[in-house]
Amino acid sequence: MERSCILVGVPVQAGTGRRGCDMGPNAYRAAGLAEALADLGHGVVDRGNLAVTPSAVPAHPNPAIRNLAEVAAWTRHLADIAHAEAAEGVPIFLGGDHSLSAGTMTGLARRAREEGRELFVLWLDAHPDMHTLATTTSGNLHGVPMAYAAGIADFAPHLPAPPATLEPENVCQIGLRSVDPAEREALRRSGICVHDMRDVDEIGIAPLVRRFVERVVAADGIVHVSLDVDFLDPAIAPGVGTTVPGGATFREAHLAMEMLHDSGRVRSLDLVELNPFLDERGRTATLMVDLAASLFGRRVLDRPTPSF
Ligand SMILES: NC(=[NH2+])NCCC[C@H](N)C(=O)O
Ligand SMILES: [Mn+2]
Ligand SMILES: [Mn+2]
Repeated sequence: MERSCILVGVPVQAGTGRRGCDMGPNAYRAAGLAEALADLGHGVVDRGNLAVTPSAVPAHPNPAIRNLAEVAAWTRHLADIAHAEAAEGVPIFLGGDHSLSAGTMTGLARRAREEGRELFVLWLDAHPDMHTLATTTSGNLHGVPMAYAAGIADFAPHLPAPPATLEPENVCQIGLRSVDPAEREALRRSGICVHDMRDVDEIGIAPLVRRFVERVVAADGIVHVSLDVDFLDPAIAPGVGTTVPGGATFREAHLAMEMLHDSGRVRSLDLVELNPFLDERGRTATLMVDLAASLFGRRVLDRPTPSF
C-alpha cells in the first residue's frame, strides 16, 4: 500500500514582518490541494490546522528579534508532529511562514535517525534562512530555520534544543538570490551545498536536481522538500511578503518537481511563505498546488521512470 498524504495546516506568521501567512493553509485547501493529490491516486488525510500556546522563554540580547516565544512554541510542537506523522504517511506542511521548518526538519531528522535512514533536504528558496539569533538584523525568525536545523549555532535556551539535526552535506539549496553578509559566511563554513540563480542560469535546473538525486540514491536516503513561494519569480508568484526578482520560472519549478517525483525518494514537503492577502485571485496558491501535484506524480505524458 502506498503511503497517504497527510495535510497539516500550520498557520504561523510570527516569523515574518507582515500579516497574512496565517491564511496560507486555507488558501491551499481552497485551491484544491487535497483533490489534486486524490486525483493522482493518493490517499489524503487533512488534519486541519494546528495551534500552539506559547510560554515564556529567556529573552535574547538581540533587540531586533520578534515573537520568540511564539516561534519557540511552534518549533517544539512541529518537531513532535513531524516525527509522528512521518511514521504514518507523507506529511505536507501547509504554511505559514518558513520558521515552521525549524520544527518540521528537526522532527523529520529524528524520525529518519530512528529508522536508520539518511535524510536529505532540498531547499528551494530565494534566501538561505541561515541567520542565528545573534546575526538576524530584521529580527524575523523565518530567516533562521536552516541554521537551526543544521545545528549551525546553539539556539537554546531561546528555542528548544533540536531533537536531531540535519547533516549539512545532505542539504542542497537552489534558487538563492538574496543572501545577507552573515549568512554568506555561515553558508561557507557550513558545508551546505548551495546553488544561486546564476547556477540555475548557467548550468540549468535539471543537472542541479539530478546531481542532488544521485547523492540521495548513492546513500539510499530519503528526501524532504522545503518550498518557499519566493523561490518562484514574483511575476508568476506574487503572493509572498519577500519577493525577489529573478526567480525560478514556471517550467524550471515544475521540472524540478517532476524529477524529484521520478526519484521515488520524497517523503515530506513544506509549502511555506504563501501570503493570500498579497495574492492575486489565488494564482500563487494555485501554482503551489500544481507544483505539489507535479511532485506527487502529475505529468503531461506517461514516460518511463529514469533510473538515477
Ligand atoms: N523565509 C524567508 N522568506 N526569509 C526571508 C529572510 C530575509 C532576510 N534574510 C531576513 O533575515 O530578514
Ligand atoms: Mn525561506
Ligand atoms: Mn525566501
